Amino acid sequence: MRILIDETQLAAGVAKLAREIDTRYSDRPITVVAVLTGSVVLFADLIRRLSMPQRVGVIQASSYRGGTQAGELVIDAKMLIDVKDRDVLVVDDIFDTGATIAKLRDELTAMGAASVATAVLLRKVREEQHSVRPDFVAFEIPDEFVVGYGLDYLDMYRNLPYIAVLEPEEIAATSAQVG
Ligand SMILES: O=P(O)(O)OC[C@H]1O[C@H](OP(=O)(O)OP(=O)(O)O)[C@H](O)[C@@H]1O
Ligand code: HPA
Repeated sequence: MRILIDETQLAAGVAKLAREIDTRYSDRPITVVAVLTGSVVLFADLIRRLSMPQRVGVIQASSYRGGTQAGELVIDAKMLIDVKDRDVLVVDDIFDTGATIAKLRDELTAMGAASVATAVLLRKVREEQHSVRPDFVAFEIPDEFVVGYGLDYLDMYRNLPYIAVLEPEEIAATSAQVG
């Protein structure tokens, strides 16, 4: 595994993200929504650094079941708190194809949110990507499959305290072990 962003760099990136979000909203209350499952580690670190009053909710979005390529995107909002007329900030770990963020923006807008902004730890720089862009990004990364700090392969590696590139042979070995 090749470490791409270490713990110290991650802490600095999350602090930068929080400063930018604080600057944007100032003291305005927001409803901050974690995109399950990948955002949980970032979310816990980020919300404790934000200064405005916050309501906290969760929504599930899943499309990489069992692989490194996106499949059908399924959104489950059963556990989400009311977002009508609220300023919503969606927090996710990574913007890859952008499909997840694009669909969540549309769905939360359709639910009557007053505004929807999006914050991600990582934005992959790749050819094919949704034109909708996240409002806040901590790091841009190359087009490689990464794990750690919430990001998984087959639900493994979310606990790693850094972001690492999972090499093709490690992807194969993990599949053989847990797949
Ligand atoms: O920009 P995209 O190509 O849509 O990819 C980004 C999404 O993919 C991952 O979720 P995943 O579907 O793997 O579910 P998980 O959070 O449960 O791991 C990640 O957490 C983002 O939500
Ligand atoms: O690079 C990635 N790693 C883990 N999960 C992901 N979901 C989209 N891209 C990625």
